[in-house]
Amino acid sequence: MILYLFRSFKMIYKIKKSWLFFTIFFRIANGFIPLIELWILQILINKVTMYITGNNDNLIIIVKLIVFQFFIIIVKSSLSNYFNVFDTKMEQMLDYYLGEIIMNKLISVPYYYYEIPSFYNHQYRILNNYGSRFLRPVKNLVEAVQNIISIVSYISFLYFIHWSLIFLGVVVAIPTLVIQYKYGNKKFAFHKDQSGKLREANYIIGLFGSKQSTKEIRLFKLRDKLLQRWKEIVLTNNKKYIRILNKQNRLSVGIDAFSGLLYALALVLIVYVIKIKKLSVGNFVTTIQSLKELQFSVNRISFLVALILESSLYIKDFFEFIDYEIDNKGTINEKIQLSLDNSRSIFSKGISVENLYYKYPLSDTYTLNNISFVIKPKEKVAIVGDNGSGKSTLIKILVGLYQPTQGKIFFSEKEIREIKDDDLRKNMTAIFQDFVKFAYSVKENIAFSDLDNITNEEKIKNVGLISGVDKLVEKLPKGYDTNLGKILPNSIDISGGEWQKIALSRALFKNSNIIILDEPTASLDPKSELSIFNQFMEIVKEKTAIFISHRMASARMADRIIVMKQGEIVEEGSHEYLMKKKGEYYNMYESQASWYQ
Ligand SMILES: Nc1ncnc2c1ncn2[C@@H]1O[C@H](COP(=O)(O)OP(=O)(O)OP(=O)(O)O)[C@@H](O)[C@H]1O
Repeated sequence: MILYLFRSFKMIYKIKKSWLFFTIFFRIANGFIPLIELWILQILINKVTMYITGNNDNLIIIVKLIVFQFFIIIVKSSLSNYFNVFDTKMEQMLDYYLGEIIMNKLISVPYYYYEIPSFYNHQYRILNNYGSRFLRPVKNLVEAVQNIISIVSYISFLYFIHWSLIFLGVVVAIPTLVIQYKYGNKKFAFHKDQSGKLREANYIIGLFGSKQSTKEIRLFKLRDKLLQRWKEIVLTNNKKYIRILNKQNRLSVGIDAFSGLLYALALVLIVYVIKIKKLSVGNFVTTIQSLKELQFSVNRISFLVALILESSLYIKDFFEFIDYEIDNKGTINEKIQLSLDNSRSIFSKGISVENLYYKYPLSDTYTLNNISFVIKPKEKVAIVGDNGSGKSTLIKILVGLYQPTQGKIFFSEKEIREIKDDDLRKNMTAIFQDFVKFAYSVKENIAFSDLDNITNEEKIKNVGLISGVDKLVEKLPKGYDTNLGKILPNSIDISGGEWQKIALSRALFKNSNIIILDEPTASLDPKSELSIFNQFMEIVKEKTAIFISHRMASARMADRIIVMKQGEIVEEGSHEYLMKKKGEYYNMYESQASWYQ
């Protein structure tokens, strides 16, 4: 835990050295102020007593002391306000810096992490106020040092009055430390335990707030059901947390009573000592004040130590997230990265899949079983099959998102595990059925597949012409620059089929050797589908194309059709061959034939 704390300090130092220096220097300097105040108070009381009893009539010194006290109030207030802004600035910087680290991490963990609910819980936990959580231990530590300085001064002052006062002032810290530490741990465990539930509550809020889901919630009258679920989670969570707080607070009241008892004992002792030693009223007041301050500071330190230990649990959680493995195939190492032409050569001899098996994490059964096939360069291959037969999973493995559980995939002679993701994707493009609808312009939605060409308007328009996006763009107020979706102001929402044409354009925009389309035309009307497919076949003449389709009229255009069933390849061959075979493909084709007659 201490190691993680040290790592967080190093990180803060790296981001802004000056904050660390200033915060240590000024907060420690700030620690001397109560002592100076106490010292002035003592002189003031003695001077005032002398003035009242007629032993001294010098009012100037009293006024000077009052002015000095006023000056200290101003210094204290300025320092605390300055620290507020300074700390907020630092928190903002940390949020920014750590936010970037988290986003980089999210994009570089192996893709299969997104199959694991505990990964989402972890994300949810660390995304909450990480900046302030990072600064807290540093601030707490400095404040603890600041308190130690005050404690040393109070102890040396009280020692001259009576040594036992020190004991009475210090002993109160032990129960505070034990209880705060215990409850710090309990709160963290609660926080960790509840992150899954709270994520569900947030998910429900998201369902209510999203245009897409709210329509079904309204239509199916799901409001009460989902609201009830949300209420249960939130209320149970609140109740459990308050139960922990109540227990902690009851114990805190016990600690306060204990320190009150010690204080009363000390008062008796002070009165006795003052009488024996014949000390002044000023001494009496400052002794009581010192004792109070000592108790407070000692208590505060144990509270701060417990807080530091508690914060370190959150910081450890953060670093455990940051330490997740990264997809090492995706590591960018400029020196050995292949050039575009060299990476093209990976695809020059086609793709060969050998005895491929795949099992999803947390799943007991294999989704893909003993899959083997070869795709020659420039070949057009359609993959067809029932829902859930494993088509999309196979595609995700081919583009390197999932690693095969067993078996091998070769691009030319290179096994997929030896190829960097960057090289693999440089010359391969894929659009999935759940493609992203970016809330940006049409232009960006198309050119996001090849950012180097994002300003190439001509290329964007050419692609738009093929996919039919040009017709949509004519209707849009700012043409290709119109923002789509509902996030940005002045955006326009478009139909499912129009979105699909845009996604298809994105795939076509990238100049890649291999193009993979997972149900690219599912939302298109049959006329658009056939026309787009005809043009698509023309454009990809010089490329290798793999596409999944439930429409047999599209599939038949491929050179070869792979038929999948329950994670296995059951048939393979040209349309003519499979029709003659009168097997699975024949049945699927025949059942759809009437659509096209
Ligand atoms: N993330 C996942 N975790 C566990 N199992 C999954 C996951 N995704 C898919 N599966 C399972 O793997 C099987 C194959 O799914 P896949 O999406 O590859 O099928 P598909 O052939 O593309 O189906 P469709 O035609 O409906 O798109 C399904 O039975 C599904 O339940």
